[in-house]
Amino acid sequence: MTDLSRTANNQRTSAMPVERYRPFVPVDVPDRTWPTKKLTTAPRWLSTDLRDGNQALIDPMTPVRKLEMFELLVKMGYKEIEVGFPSASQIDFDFVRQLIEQDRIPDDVQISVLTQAREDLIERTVQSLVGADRATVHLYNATAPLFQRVVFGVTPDECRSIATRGTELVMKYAEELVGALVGSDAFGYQYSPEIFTQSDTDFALEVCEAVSDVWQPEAGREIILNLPATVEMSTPNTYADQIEYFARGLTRREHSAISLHPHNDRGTAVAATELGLMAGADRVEGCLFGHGERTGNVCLVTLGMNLFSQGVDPQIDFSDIDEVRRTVEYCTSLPVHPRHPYAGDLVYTAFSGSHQDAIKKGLEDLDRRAAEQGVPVGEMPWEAPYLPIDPKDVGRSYEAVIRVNSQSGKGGVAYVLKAEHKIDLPRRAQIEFSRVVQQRTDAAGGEMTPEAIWNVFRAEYLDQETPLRLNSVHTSSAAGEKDALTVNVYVDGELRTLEGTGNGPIAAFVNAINELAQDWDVRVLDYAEHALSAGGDALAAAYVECSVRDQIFWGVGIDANIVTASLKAVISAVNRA
Ligand SMILES: CC(=O)SCCNC(=O)CCNC(=O)[C@H](O)C(C)(C)COP(=O)(O)OP(=O)(O)OC[C@H]1O[C@@H](n2cnc3c(N)ncnc32)[C@H](O)[C@@H]1OP(=O)(O)O
Ligand SMILES: CC(C)C(=O)C(=O)O
Ligand SMILES: [Mg+2]
Repeated sequence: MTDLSRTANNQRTSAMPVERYRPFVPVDVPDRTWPTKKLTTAPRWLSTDLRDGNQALIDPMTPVRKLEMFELLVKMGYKEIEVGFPSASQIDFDFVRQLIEQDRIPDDVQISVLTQAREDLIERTVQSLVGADRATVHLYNATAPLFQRVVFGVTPDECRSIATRGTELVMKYAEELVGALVGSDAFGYQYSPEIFTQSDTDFALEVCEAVSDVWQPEAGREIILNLPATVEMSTPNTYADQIEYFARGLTRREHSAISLHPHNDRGTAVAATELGLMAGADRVEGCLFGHGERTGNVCLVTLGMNLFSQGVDPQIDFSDIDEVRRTVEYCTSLPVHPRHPYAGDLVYTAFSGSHQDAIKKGLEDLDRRAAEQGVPVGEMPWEAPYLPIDPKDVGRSYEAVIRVNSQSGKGGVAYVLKAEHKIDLPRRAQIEFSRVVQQRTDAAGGEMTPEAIWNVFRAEYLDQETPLRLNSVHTSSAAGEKDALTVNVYVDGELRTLEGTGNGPIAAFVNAINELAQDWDVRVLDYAEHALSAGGDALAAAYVECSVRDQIFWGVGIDANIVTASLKAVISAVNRA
């Protein structure tokens, strides 16, 4: 029998106080339908970078930075933008006023503002919207038992009343202060049972129904019911179950937008959002690069790009992702992680040899198939090993895709030479040169830049001048005869004239060299050449695999004349030997 004991779990019980924690109890939805649903269209997006994102910054954004963030969001295509918590501070209030008074809100963009369900705050919040062409007021109160008991000291009935009374007050102050907007979609209303994930789902639904009873949604007067994972509590499927359960129980569904507002406490906000959308939600709130309270709001960049990578238009423009990243880093004073999906510095970069090899082959395959089909490579359906999207589609270039360090192999080194210098090394030459590079990276550690790789390549193959350096070449051949060759070569610095004949100029040259020094015993094993550039003054590269004193060496020659390039390649191999 097979002895499994060596593969069994031999981990030890940790010393952590695990007994202090209890598993999350999910809502029971045995006939859930979301697992088989597919995401085929973009949801409505709301960016809360200027509110949830901003309230969680070490240094909240200055008005100048807020404006820059707002303009970025508009440019990217967000049509719903939560611009602040106007009752929280004069800065937030003034920013909303600035947007309105300076007419900075495009006609198709709906700003929204958040408030607690407190009368003075509601009045101030609606006050901030005077003069707006369209806007949404977003009211919240926590519905979780812990918050009812500890934070508010209320019963469930009183908790529901906070929400309904708050809604009435929003309507009252809206009538009084921005009456012209009321009664149309220009004045939107959003309610959030904060801490939805820790609330009893039936109770959250009951409060939302009571709020809807007050607001009376109908055609042209929707209500947004936003169901926040204020704190992410469990695996993403439990959030999806809560959303499906809520959506099934909701009356007036056709006039209600179900919105998700996931935070990332367990690191699964993106997954929870995607499953929540499959479970029937219409709308998503989040922040660029996952800024926001504690571990952040769900990342809108990842969500949008995940759709894009499946052939679903996110309806948001990520085509210059570095510009988006730079602006957000400037506005928030927080760096984006180098491994952030889609936008991190390193996410389209392969260091390891087998990845580089596969990517190089994949890109060459795409180029070849595009040429065969006569279409630009940018129009080919994307398919490349290890790269879920084409970096060029988000404004990244291939130059940075493959970077070389001690983990790299021949594919990466060859890719850099080809991409940067059009040197297309034959396979065995790639193996030889990558060993040379590996010796350097092993010795020096760290990354080897394309410039450093080129310098090593030059020193190894192109710049060695002893014992041989080519000075001039003269060949002659007549039909049916062997090639005759006369070359002037510096041999250890002394100019000599060598003569040889053979089947072709390379063979003639090798014969001449073997005359010069018989113990070198030079033999040519393989040969390849290609043009390096087009046009009259084009350069050619020649690669020669030689046996010299029974050891194998590759040589490389570059010249405008292909015969001269080949002879230089032979000399390169001999000099390396
Ligand atoms: C999950 C979220 O992200 S929710 C959004 C959170 N964002 C923010 O809070 C940022 C902006 N907020 C602020 O700057 C401040 O809270 C202010 C200026 C709005 C209000 O400040 P203060 O009046 O000092 O009150 P404070 O913030 O301490 O609020 C606590 C009080 O509000 C009550 N409260 C809290 N949330 C709500 C709510 N949603 N609805 C009604 N009352 C609420 C609390 O029960 C507490 O009441 P108590 O003083 O009677 O015990
Ligand atoms: C105000 C609400 C929507 C919120 O930010 C949260 O619950 O996380
Ligand atoms: Mg939040």
